[in-house]
Amino acid sequence: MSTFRAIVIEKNDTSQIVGLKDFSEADLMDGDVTFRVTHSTVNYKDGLALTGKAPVVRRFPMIPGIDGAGVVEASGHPDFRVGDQVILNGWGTGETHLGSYAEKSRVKGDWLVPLPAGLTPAEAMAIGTAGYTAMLSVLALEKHGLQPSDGPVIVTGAAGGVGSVAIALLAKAGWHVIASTGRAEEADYLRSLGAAEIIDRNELSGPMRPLGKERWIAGIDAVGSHTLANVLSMTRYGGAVTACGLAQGMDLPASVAPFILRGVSLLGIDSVMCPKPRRLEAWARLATDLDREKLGEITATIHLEDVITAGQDIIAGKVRGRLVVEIQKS
Ligand SMILES: CCC(=O)SCCNC(=O)CCNC(=O)[C@H](O)C(C)(C)COP(=O)(O)OP(=O)(O)OC[C@H]1O[C@@H](n2cnc3c(N)ncnc32)[C@H](O)[C@@H]1OP(=O)(O)O
Ligand SMILES: NC(=O)c1ccc[n+]([C@@H]2O[C@H](COP(=O)([O-])OP(=O)(O)OC[C@H]3O[C@@H](n4cnc5c(N)ncnc54)[C@H](O)[C@@H]3O)[C@@H](O)[C@H]2O)c1
Repeated sequence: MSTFRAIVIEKNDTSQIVGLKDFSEADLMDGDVTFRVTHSTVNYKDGLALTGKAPVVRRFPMIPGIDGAGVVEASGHPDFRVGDQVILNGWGTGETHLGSYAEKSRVKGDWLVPLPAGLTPAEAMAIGTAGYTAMLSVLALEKHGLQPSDGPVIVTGAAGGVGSVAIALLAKAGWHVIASTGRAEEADYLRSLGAAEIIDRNELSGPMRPLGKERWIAGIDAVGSHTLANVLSMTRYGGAVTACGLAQGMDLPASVAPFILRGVSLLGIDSVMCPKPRRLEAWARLATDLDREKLGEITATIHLEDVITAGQDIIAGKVRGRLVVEIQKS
């Protein structure tokens, strides 16, 4: 019987067990496209799944990995043919459907996006869900009508994956970017991405005042909890803040004051079930707007053997920028 290498999470009565093993092709789940996964990446959510820190995995055994890129091997879907290069983000892969830390994946063709022209599979995974979520966040601010001439934008969790890509995109578009980080040693890195100001995350991590001094017109928040509450309380009249993350916590100990006294908007961002037209828009913008040199600077490459440790590192806040997992040759 044919097998392929995969990271597999299994569960016993008390805990989960994660390992690299041979997985039977016969155990792949239903789908009309099978592709050779050449690259994946490690997002915060992958760290949650690999460590079991949050109940991300909803089926066992599970192959984690919410992002994959590769080459179609078999297709019953009208949009995809053998040899096409594709990318996959979310749709429950690594949660309810077998994910991409594997040499092979079978999914619904409707979930796949053609690799955008000008991007390599490795670059697409350097972007990954984190970068595509950063782009969804920028699009949400734009759709709200905000532009660089309106004032500064704050990015929290700045040295992480969402934060790093968001800074690069916003700076290129002409925004004055304020980066909030707990890693003072990454100041040069953040400036190289385009941050104009850097603030210590401690300024935002404690209990908030209902309204604070107005400091920015827009925000991209990957942190949640007190940090998001503080970002909202310091947002200028008519501004907007996107919320995509929970690195500090899933709670939101906030006040309604910014909403009812300053007309501030809180814009929720979901990458997992995001409809396909918006995904295509985000990927097209990433292919044109994201500086490849900066993308290279924020990216490190690892292999399938390193993924379990990388999952622990990202939850510990030790990963800077983005990690690409090189699984096999394109
Ligand atoms: C890339 C995207 C990201 O990085 S997001 C960050 C990673 N995600 C997480 O940390 C979420 C992990 N999940 C949790 O902590 C819990 O499921 C939370 C959301 C707190 C809810 O827990 P609890 O109150 O115990 O209820 P539950 O797990 O039974 O779920 C309640 C209903 O919600 C649903 N639900 C669960 N997870 C998801 C999800 N990821 N997307 C959409 N829906 C979800 C469950 O199916 C359940 O609904 P139903 O009752 O079955 O209709
Ligand atoms: N909504 C979505 O669809 C979606 C998509 C992608 C990511 N996310 C979420 O966005 C967040 C960032 O994801 P990522 O892949 O960029 O992760 P990451 O680990 O690369 O980045 C997280 C950043 O937050 C920082 N951080 C950790 N704890 C903190 C705290 N207590 N206070 C302030 N900062 C803290 C880390 O140092 C790191 O810089 C995660 O919570 C992830 O689940 C959500």
